[in-house]
Amino acid sequence: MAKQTSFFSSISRLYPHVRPILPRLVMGLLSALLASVVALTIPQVLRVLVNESLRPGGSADAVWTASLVILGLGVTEAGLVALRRQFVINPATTVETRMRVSLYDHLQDLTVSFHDRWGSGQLLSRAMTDLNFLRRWMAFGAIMLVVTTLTVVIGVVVMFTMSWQLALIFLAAAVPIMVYGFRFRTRFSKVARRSQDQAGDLATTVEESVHGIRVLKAFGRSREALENFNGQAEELRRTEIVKAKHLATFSLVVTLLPELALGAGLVVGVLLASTGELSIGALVAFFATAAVIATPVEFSGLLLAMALNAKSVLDRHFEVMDSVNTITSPAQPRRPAELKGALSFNSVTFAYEDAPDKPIVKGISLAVEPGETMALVGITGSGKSALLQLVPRLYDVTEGAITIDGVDLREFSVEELRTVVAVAFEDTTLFSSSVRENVMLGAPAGLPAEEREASFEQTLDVAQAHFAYSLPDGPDTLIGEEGLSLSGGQRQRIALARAIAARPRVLVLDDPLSALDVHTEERIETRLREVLADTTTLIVAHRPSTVAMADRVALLEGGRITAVGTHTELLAANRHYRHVIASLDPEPRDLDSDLLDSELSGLGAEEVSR
Ligand SMILES: Nc1ncnc2c1ncn2[C@@H]1O[C@H](COP(=O)(O)OP(=O)(O)OP(=O)(O)O)[C@@H](O)[C@H]1O
Repeated sequence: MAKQTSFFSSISRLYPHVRPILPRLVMGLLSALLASVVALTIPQVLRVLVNESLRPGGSADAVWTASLVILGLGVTEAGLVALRRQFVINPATTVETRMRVSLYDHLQDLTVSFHDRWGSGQLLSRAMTDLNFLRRWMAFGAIMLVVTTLTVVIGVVVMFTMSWQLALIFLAAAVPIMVYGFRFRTRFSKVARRSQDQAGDLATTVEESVHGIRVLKAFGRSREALENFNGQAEELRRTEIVKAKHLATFSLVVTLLPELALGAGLVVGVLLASTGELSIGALVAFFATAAVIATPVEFSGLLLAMALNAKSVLDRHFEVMDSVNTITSPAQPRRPAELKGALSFNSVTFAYEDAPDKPIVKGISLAVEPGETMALVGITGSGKSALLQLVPRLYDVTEGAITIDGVDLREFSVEELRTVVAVAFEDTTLFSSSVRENVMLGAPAGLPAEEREASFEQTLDVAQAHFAYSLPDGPDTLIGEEGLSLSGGQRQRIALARAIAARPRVLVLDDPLSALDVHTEERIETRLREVLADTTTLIVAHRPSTVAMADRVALLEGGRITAVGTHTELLAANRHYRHVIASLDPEPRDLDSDLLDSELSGLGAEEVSR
């Protein structure tokens, strides 16, 4: 998954995001740089102060002046550090938010195939922890890395002007630091990336177990889930320790070598001072300068580690941002002269990206007339859902074409296609908002309020979702994360209502009534026929009652359509069809809908909401 890129090519990709705030970042950098220059000036004043106080007959005024200048410089340095923070914090937060929004936007845009491949925790950690770290790096790490490097360079030059012999000793200590720094960079980059990926996997596990908490509890698997989580958390802990060890060793090297140089320098410095080659003031100033640059050198390990972390954060970010959405609108979208809803599959073959050699749908040709209800029947795994998902272009066909009123789906603008086609799946997803907002999610925009309300009421009626009025706040009741407080049958009816409210020309229903009892299903189908008389409907059916209500039925076997006809015709003529129908579920799978509807009216608000 991870592509190798150089440090600078990764970091340079931040530039378009940083460009708008560049002036403030530069101001922040200048403030920090100025603070360092001020810090480096202090030893020079110190030199005057020492030399003047040691000089026989030296003036007390000069000593006082030098002391006051040192105090003033100290205050200025503190002020400049505060100014740096002032300049960078706000813009860095802006960049973080913008990058987060563009990531979210891109995730919405990316194909279902992409989301099939990526764990939700990996995306979550990229959107949250990674970008949070990047902000801290922009506001502090990056600036301080530049300032530190410049401070050290300027400091070494100043040291050379004072005593080239002593400066050489310090420069000699820099060579092993640089060599070790190079090795540190390679090792730390790898482990930093590993820890970020492991944190993403851990987030996926948390997300999955919170999502599947009922299953885990019901099957008594909480302990196994905990052990699995513990294993992953332990793995991350080990990686973090490896990371910390690398950093600790590097920090030791960058602290120890300058200290050794300092000791050696002190001996040589005292010798030089005793021979009169170096004044005492210059000696003091030299070591004060060495002390000023010692702090940035000690921090260089941490700053380098932050930079390497930032690099892998950016690599991870752009892995997602570089993934292209292959399901896009053409440059010149087409639409049918008149939208009737004739749906036609022409030699359609489809294979998932991760199994390109194993087509799930094979050479299917099928024409569904405008307003017709076509049921898809087949044993489990025969490709019914796969076929349906091609209609709203959740996936694109691998070969052949699907048309609506003669226009290839790929010629429509994607936005328009998804107003023409609406879907409801067996596995419903509801959002954390009110029933009303969930239902009206796909409704045509710009409807006048009254018409919108009428459409909402009619939709609830068609989907037999009257229970919404009995909820504590009626249809404005918040239905919680993924509507968990609703029963399976209720959730399905909300999802069906959402598809109907979109007023589509083509309605694609992937067994959305499976959790309902036969009577409710029958009522829904009757109402659907009345209200959506002109709507072409393609429905996966798992019950004879659903099949019987369709105008025609297409039989799928191993990804191919082997027969098309009315239910009666196929029953009479096709053995496999009889076999499939006999194996379909004749009984309601879940009687909760009727029971709950009647119970709800008599229940209090608390019982309903949980
Ligand atoms: N993302 C995927 N990558 C590869 N294969 C997949 C993917 N999703 C589904 N499949 C496979 O595609 C095949 C057809 O699945 P599909 O859900 O279309 O069958 P179905 O007829 O709707 O079954 P059911 O009646 O049980 O819902 C199955 O073998 C399934 O394992």
